[in-house]
Amino acid sequence: MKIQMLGTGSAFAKTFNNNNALLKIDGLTLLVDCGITAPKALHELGYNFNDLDAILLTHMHADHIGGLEELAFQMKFIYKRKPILYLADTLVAPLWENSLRGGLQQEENETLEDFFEVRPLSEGQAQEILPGLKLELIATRHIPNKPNYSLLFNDFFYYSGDTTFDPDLLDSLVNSRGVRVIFHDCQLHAPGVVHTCLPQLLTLPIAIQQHVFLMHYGDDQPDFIGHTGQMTFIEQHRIYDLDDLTIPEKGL
Ligand SMILES: O=c1ccn([C@@H]2O[C@@H]3COP(=O)(O)O[C@H]3[C@H]2O)c(=O)[nH]1
Ligand SMILES: [Zn+2]
Ligand SMILES: [Zn+2]
Repeated sequence: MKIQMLGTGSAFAKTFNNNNALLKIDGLTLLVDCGITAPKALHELGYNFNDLDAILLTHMHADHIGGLEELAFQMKFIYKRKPILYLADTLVAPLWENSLRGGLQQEENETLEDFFEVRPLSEGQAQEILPGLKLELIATRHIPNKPNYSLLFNDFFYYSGDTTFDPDLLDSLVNSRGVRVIFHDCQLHAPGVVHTCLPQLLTLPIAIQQHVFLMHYGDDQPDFIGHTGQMTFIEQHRIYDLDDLTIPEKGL
């Protein structure tokens, strides 16, 4: 299984694209989140929307769903097929009613299902979403009272999405569930009110930090290279083999 980040930036970053990913397994491609910058980022990497085998969403912010209107229109009018859309059951109604309906709906009775093959997921119930790719949604805290999810793929790869700091969850993932690779959002400056901030991540035990790769960071990320403990910044557009991601040895 390989991953290529379309972007590794925070919602307000301008030198990095939105934090969206391509997960590739056995020739199939899953788009994880589709933010405002995703259409252009896909194009720049040589992809079109028809190259995607499915789309998976973590939550409703524009840096994670803002590219879906263009994707839906291109799939309908250019490629003439409905893309598979995985999302938590709690997100289905808000995605249509509070976000996409305003732009996509042209006939009064049109719904999300007219544009996507919608596949709702239940939190905590792992299922195979593409051949060889198992996903479990883990509910995490981001914005109070709004549904938000982290992703656990094939029992070993944890993708935090946007989340506040949850060291107990990270401990249980690594020490009880055998997670080997953690892609974690990383707001570079404290306080981490709706995100996890770097000073919080630096309090993790070294044995956990060694599994952590940092994403969703701000434009001043270059200032922090070498100041992330045992954790490593993920670079956008670089392809990482998740089955063989060496844990970097760093001096303490
Ligand atoms: O209560 C709030 C809600 C939002 N925000 C900002 O808006 C951004 C929306 O996208 P994001 O979730 O990647 O990051 C969020 C933050 O940068 C915030 O600072 N406090
Ligand atoms: Zn975000
Ligand atoms: Zn968010």
